[in-house]
Amino acid sequence: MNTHHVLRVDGLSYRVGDRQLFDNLNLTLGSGRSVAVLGPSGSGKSSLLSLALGLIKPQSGTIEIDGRDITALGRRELALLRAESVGMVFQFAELLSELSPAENVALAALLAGRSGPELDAEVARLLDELGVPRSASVSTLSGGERQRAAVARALINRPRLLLADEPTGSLDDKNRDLVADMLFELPQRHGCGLLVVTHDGAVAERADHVLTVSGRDLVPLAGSGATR
Ligand SMILES: Nc1ncnc2c1ncn2[C@@H]1O[C@H](COP(=O)(O)OP(=O)(O)OP(=O)(O)O)[C@@H](O)[C@H]1O
Repeated sequence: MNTHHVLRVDGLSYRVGDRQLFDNLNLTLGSGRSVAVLGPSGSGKSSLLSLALGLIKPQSGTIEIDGRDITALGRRELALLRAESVGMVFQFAELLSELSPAENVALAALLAGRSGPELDAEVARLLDELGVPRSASVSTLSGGERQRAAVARALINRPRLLLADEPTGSLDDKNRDLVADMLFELPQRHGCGLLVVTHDGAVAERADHVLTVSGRDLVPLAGSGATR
């Protein structure tokens, strides 16, 4: 099947200080598909996400999001592409505690220039779908509910690409499983591509493809049957 690539990394080399983190790395991710990148602390997983967000620039190679090479974009174009096409979930939900879950989600849409009753309805639908109380104070939410609210915030602008950095890292095993199950259903349900970086093999194994950071490259996890 010739799926459209929402993320395509070609010949990426990235060096920080005197450390070469990646050398000629290649990665593709289609819409409706998921990839997990598994690696120990310090292997470069967060750097890979920062590269995909355009927050840092590689020394060479290209990073295409929805067909556009972000290494060639200026700051404003990049910010626009990020707002329109990329959703991000962090390890610690990073919600604004003064706002309700609904307000946290709506804020992401407001920043992308959207507003009005249709937005309110979409926020409510998304929070209901993900099982998050809409108007409770964020400070009263459980860890799992917070992460689900953070996922709703990442999805509200209907991103082509969803990135997640240790999205279950702050949860106990039960909530880890609930949030991971929900996360890996999203590519099919919402038609986006999902890239998760994690050190947790039990989370990574839910992905269509599991890659590990090996040396300066990504390789399919031995025994996972995954291919690039
Ligand atoms: N700006 C920087 N300056 C110097 N070293 C850096 C910088 N950014 C990252 N590094 C180094 O690059 C390596 C990879 O860091 P990165 O945060 O990407 O790893 P990680 O796999 O996400 O680790 P963790 O799971 O602990 O978050 C680490 O050794 C880190 O110290």
